[in-house]
Amino acid sequence: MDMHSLTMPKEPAVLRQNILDTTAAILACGIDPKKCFLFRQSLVPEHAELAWILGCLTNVPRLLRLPQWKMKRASQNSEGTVGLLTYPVLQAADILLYKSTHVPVGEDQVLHLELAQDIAQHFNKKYGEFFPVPKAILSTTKKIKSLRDPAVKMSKSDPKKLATVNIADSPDEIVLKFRKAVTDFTSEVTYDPAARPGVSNLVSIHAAVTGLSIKEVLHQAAGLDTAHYKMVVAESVIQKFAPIRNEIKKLQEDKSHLIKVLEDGAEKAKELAAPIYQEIRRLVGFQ
Ligand SMILES: Nc1ncnc2c1ncn2[C@@H]1O[C@H](COP(=O)(O)OC(=O)[C@@H](N)Cc2c[nH]c3ccccc23)[C@@H](O)[C@H]1O
Repeated sequence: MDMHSLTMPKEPAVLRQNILDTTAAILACGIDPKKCFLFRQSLVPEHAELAWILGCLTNVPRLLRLPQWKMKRASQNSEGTVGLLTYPVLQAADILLYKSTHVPVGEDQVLHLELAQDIAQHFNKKYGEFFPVPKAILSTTKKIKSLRDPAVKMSKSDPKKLATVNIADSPDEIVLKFRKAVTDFTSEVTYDPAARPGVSNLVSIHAAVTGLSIKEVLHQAAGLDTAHYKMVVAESVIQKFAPIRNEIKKLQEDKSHLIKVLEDGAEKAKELAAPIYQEIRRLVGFQ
């Protein structure tokens, strides 16, 4: 999502490198470009073109109410750019351009998905039934919390260095982040997200990386105090990420392979998007 990424200011060289690193990370996690289309948003210009059409169906107050606008605008310490405000409309275009029916997202994206649903319905009402109304698919790990403040989500853009575990972090960094994770004054390990958000977040992460249920994980944690349990969770995260981290390093060495994956993906995405976008052009009266 390189176009979305531009809403937070970046040096061109940094963006260029981020694109390759993200591609390497996605591939290393097991996304198989033979089974899916992995591509760069800006290589399929229909995303931006559809976003314009959808933006003409979206009320400004609806966008001003979205929490992401309020939060990111505040963190940018500025009045906020047009790109940041209309970011969710571009996201709706990403979804609707392929007539998507289901979108796997975390809980933080549910409001953005509701906007995409409203836009699809608005379009259908104005121009005739065309877009399916997309549904969110939430995983069991729908909201991992910050390790520094379990009241907020873990986020890649969090300025607090110890709040977020990155997939390419070294084992030492992972241990440090979990050791410093904010919990509470009860030493027993229990799962109660409302009353004990910090320790419950550790339990969720443990379950996510081991593939065990919350009940199984709690069984394993029986008798441990939170300080020891933090190290158990850190170890399970290290185990899960180690092969991914190695694969990322390997993939990063072959820049031309990464570029080729993205270009091939864009070709396939364009084939899928072009006829749908042509039909949209006809429906709105461009043709
Ligand atoms: N702490 C967390 N716990 C659980 N899930 C989380 C957590 N943080 C992030 N996620 C989910 O990860 C995906 C990518 O997050 P992004 O913030 O990059 O996600 C974003 O910034 C989007 N605007 C990217 C995007 C662009 N176009 C789209 C079209 C459909 C879906 C998504 C997009 C998301 O599913 C997000 O919900």
